[in-house]
Amino acid sequence: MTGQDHGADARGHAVGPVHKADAAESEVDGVEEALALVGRQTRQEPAPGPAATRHRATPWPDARALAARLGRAAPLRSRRVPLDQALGQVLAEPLAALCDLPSFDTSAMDGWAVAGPGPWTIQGDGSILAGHGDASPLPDGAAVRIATGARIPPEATAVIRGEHSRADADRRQLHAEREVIPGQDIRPRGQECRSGDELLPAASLVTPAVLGLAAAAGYDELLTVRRPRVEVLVLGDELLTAGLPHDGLIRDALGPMIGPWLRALGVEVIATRRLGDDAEALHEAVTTSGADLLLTTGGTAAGPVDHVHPVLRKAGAELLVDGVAVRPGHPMLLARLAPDTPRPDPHGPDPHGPDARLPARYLVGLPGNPLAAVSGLLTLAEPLLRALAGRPSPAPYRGPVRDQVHGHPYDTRLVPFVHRADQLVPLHYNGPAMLRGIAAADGLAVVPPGGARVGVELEVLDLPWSAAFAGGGCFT
Ligand SMILES: Nc1nc2c(c(=O)[nH]1)N[C@H]1C(S)=C(S)[C@@H](COP(=O)(O)OP(=O)(O)OC[C@H]3O[C@@H](n4cnc5c(N)ncnc54)[C@H](O)[C@@H]3O)O[C@H]1N2
Ligand code: MOO
Repeated sequence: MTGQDHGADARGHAVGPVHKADAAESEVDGVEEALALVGRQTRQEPAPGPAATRHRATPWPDARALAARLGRAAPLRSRRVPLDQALGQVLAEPLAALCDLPSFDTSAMDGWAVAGPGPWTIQGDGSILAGHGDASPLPDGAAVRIATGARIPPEATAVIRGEHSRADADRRQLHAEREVIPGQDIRPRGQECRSGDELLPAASLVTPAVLGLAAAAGYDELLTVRRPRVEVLVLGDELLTAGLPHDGLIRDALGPMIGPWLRALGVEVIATRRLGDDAEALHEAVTTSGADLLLTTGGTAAGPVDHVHPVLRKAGAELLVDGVAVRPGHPMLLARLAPDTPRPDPHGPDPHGPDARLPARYLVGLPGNPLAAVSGLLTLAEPLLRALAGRPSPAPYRGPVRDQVHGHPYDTRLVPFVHRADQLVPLHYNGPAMLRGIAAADGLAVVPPGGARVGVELEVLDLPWSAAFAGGGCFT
């Protein structure tokens, strides 16, 4: 890293140091507001019968909104990175031009620079080439050869393309074969921008084109939002990392999937660690990790080795979401870890001084069933991480469903689908333990409680590698 963290705000606010008190206050505001929203929902009378266990479940849209608000409430951290390391990151400040573009009056064509009306007396034998700084003034009635990209000599009034001109046999005089309009084929200084003009707003994704623009406008480094750091903890003694399932053991499908999925969201994955069903190892990770977000898989339910709830209790964590009214994935959870948890920085001492705050740390618990884990990833982790990364949310969109989709009586369903002829085609193999549907899918369709008839417009959640995904981030 070549530079310093700043209190920059990639959401378009003034860039300046983030003061502890302000940051803490805004975090509390955001969190409390978001929790109040959830509280109103959860105070509703629980439905009788089998639904009685749903009293804790947060409605699916509220869970997503809460995760996003928590992320937005955390102060953004930014740092200067060389251009060749900025791809896929988000600008922490507007990209303002450091110079005029073009920075001098430039020839747009290979031909002749001329001064005044023709015919013109040809000056010298040579050409003014691109990259040559010294151009002496062109006297009225004179012409000089010029290359595309070369500086226009002072006093020149137009450029004539080589193919639109004719020189005398003795090459002393130049004649135009078409009307010459003053200023033609000259790119005037500042045509694209003036120094200081805003070329892109804060929070823009750094694409290859942005890198090109930044370089053209004079940048060697960009102030970007630091990627949120995530540590993935895969729980379960039954998981194999190679070979075929045997003797009740199965392959770990989440370890290979979650890290790359997070990277596609613009996240820095510190590590994917397999902890088995070891409650002590989980407690150790929860209390000592330097990540911004811990992501666990499995162990969220109430089985004999489901350690996530007891470990969070022991660690003094605050459960903000404990179950979501969504299928699959309803045991997913979101916790704020105790504020006094030690937070060693895995990259060494924080070079940004005591006033630089790490974002508040959270834990998202994904259920172990693989499609349920995807559901948790999209419901809680993605909105939180997107906001922590300073990335704008993609504009929601809907599409008509081609086939009837059965719904859960009370809960939202997330169903893998593919786009076909402007319709959403729900995929089979969408059970909580299955990945066959999602592996072929373009996204997840949001099916409201009660289901959807043919033609109903359903909200769509894109996958980070699908073409329609508005957040970018697949560059790394
Ligand atoms: N009595 C109840 N039991 C369960 C409930 C419930 O409400 N009451 N909910 C069920 C639902 S729904 C889900 S989802 C799961 C959530 O379970 P956990 O988060 O505790 O996950 P595990 O028990 O550890 O695993 C569940 C299932 O997933 C397999 N698994 C776990 N990790 C992986 C992995 N990395 N790769 C592939 N497969 C994995 C694991 O072997 C289990 O088959 O709880 C239900 N139970
Ligand atoms: O919600 Mo569980 O996630 O159905 O498998």
